[in-house]
Amino acid sequence: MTIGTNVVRRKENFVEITKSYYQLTKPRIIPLLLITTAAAMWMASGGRVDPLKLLVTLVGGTLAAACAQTLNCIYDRDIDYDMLRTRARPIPSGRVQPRHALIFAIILAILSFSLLTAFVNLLSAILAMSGIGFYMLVYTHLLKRHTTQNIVIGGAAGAIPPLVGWAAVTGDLNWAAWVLFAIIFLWTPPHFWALALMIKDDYAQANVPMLPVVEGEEATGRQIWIYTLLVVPCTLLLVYPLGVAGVLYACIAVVLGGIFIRKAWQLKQAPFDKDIARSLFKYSILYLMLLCTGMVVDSLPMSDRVATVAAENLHSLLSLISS
Ligand code: HEM
Ligand SMILES: CC(C)=CCC/C(C)=C/CC/C(C)=C/COP(=O)(O)OP(=O)(O)O
Repeated sequence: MTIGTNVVRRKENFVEITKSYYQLTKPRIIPLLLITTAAAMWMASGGRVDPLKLLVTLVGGTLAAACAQTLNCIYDRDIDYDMLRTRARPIPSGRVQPRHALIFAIILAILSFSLLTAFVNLLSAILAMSGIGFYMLVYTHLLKRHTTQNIVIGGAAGAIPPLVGWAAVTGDLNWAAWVLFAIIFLWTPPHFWALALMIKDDYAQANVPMLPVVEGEEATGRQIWIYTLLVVPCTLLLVYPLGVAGVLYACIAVVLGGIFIRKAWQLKQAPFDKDIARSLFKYSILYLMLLCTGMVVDSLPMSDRVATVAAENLHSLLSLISS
């Protein structure tokens, strides 16, 4: 074997290892977590967010979320092996040793805590660490394998990122921050149960008591419907009584919420239809993304003018979106 071949092999190995550690962090979920953090920062600062603080908070948040996901991959390696969707993950497929993953997770946590403490504030750092703790201890360890309410209570972990964002700007948490928390908290059941309806058999095979496995499709459809009916009015609390968002955000929240409710209703009527479940799951992601974008746009100084134009064209906007 030539020296050249050795160098190429080593390079390929390095790329493979890097890819495996990247996959441990479940990177596809992190951008939306960051969008909720950024939206909270924008709202908390009244549209005048410090770009450097935004960047550092998002990097700190990314490191914390990556740590949480890596720890989850270590803890859940047995059930990840049992499920088709997760079998190829780095630990069940044998590409990363659990103890190496643990070292990686510890490094991520230390980096996140240090960065947030040094350049943002202690409260945001503590909140990020509590997100990791809650996700691991409450969701992954205590609830995931034991109750159908796992993602309802455990979902609180995913609702912590906007608290991190709010705390990063103001140094404390007020009612608006807790409403942002409540929005993600109530959004999680429709988001996840729609997916769980699609991959129910996988969860059944791994003995994970997700709602569709234990109580069936109809009960899940009803629960999704209830949480969707709760989340939409909750998004409007930011407008009234809190007054931290304006007319433009209200219009966006009503339109997006109306579509969310319509899709949840369709699923309630046909809970066995996997296409409708898929459509709701995908929409849940788009919904949160656009709602957060709405919060950002609304907080910008020119939003009053945009609100007037939007109100004038609301009717054509509605027919465009629903077509
Ligand atoms: C306990 C709460 C939650 C559970 C159990 C859950 C579960 C899941 C699962 C199992 C997937 C499929 C992932 C895959 O196969 O790769 C998924 C996808 C996704 N989740 Fe969640 N989720 C939760 C909360 C959240 C939160 C809070 C966010 C962000 C705010 C989020 C954002 C996403 C996104 C963006 C995807 C799509 C990833 C892709 O493009 O494949 N999830 N979720
Ligand atoms: C501030 C901070 C760091 C908060 C933590 C936020 C966080 C990591 C939320 C993750 C939510 C999520 C995608 C859960 C899926 O877990 P699962 O184990 O059910 O998914 P799986 O079946 O794909 O393994």
